Amino acid sequence: MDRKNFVDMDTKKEEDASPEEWVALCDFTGSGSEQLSFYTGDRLLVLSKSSADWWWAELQGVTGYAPARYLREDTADEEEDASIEDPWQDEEYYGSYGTLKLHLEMLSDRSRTETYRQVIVSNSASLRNKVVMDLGCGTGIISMFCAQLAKPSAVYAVEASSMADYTGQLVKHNGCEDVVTVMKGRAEELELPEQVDVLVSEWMGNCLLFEFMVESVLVARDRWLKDGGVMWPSSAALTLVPCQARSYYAEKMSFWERPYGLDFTPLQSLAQQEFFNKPKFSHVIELNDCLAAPCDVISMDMYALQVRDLEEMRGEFQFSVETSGLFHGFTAWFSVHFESLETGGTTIELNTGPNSEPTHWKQTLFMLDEPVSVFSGDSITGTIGLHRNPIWRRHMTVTLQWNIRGQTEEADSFQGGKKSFPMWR
Ligand SMILES: NC(=[NH2+])NCCC[C@H]1O[C@@H](n2cnc3c(N)ncnc32)[C@H](O)[C@@H]1O
Repeated sequence: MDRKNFVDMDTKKEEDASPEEWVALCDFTGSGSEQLSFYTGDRLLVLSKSSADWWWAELQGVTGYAPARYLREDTADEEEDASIEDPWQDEEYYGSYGTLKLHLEMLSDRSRTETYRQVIVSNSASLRNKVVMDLGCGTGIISMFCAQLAKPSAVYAVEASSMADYTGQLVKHNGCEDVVTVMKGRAEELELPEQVDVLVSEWMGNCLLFEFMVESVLVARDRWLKDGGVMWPSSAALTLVPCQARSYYAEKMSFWERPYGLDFTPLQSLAQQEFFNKPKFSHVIELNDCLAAPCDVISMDMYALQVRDLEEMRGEFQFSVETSGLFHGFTAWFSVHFESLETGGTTIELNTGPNSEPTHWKQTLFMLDEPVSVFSGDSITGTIGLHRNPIWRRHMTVTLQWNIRGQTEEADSFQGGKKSFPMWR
């Protein structure tokens, strides 16, 4: 009798379970031959739910892995099903900002908070009698800086979460109520009493755009900012660098080589999917992990940027490898700039990169499936694409495409790759 060396009831259930039909929530472009590509509305036959994130499925005769988060069950009543999803996940989003955890993290970030204070101080004279909107004011810290360090005629502190109830108390408790008016609600829906001279907001998410709060800032700009009014931040940039990540690779991948004297390498493909197929937020890159000089790959002018531009942001890069080493992946971070209210005044920068004071955003690491040895003089060229999720409006997928050209090799021989990283759906 061929004794099976295990009886896995799940697999048994799976073998018994008949394939189920699932519907694609939005387009997906698979990377590599193992992943399916499909369009919104495609009906996939799910053959096995091999892991939480990736299912083995069939579409028009082709089989491959599909990301489970892009699929929904094919329910009979799709209208009812469609109404269930809250594409902005506002309940969860504003719920999280109704508690102190995130506000404590942001207020504890001295680099972030002091930069906004410095912007107010260095523009205090020009802020006299100006009207300010603080979009997403949270605890109201920026609004109270305005009231305490300058003399604006009015500050409208807009906050959609229940934190707004406390913000009103904080404003009164700090003697700012004659200047600062707290308005509870989403900026897209509120009626301000007047147009504003300055729209200030701290909207930046991981990898600059995650959460897509920037959309709210652009909508408010178009509706409430006077002609000639000032946006703070005035511009933003996403910076990228090819890097080593030896300790992260050792922790998540090499670990399986010899744990307690056993060989667990069959788990390494699972480890690659589970740990390297999504970006690593809150990564701290050491300067000597950078394999080349970082470069800005995407720039945003907050006066010209349109909401429709947020669907697809693209950038190109050309790195010249300065130090030989292992190319484990790319690290990204952002910087934002605050122009002076006075013509010719100094621009202030908040930079979240490894050359600046640490911030709570830290950096974002994108791991390749496998590291590649690179040598001083090699070039790494390619593109980065930020594709906003058409269904989950606070999410995006970052797609990196790269070619490595050795200095010594013939022109036509190069190593390249392409990989997509969902954040998070
Ligand atoms: N830098 C970030 N990633 N997040 C920090 C700012 C987020 C704050 O803005 C609030 N907020 C976000 N979007 C909005 C909006 N459209 N209207 C009002 N408040 C908002 C949110 O509730 C939170 O208190």
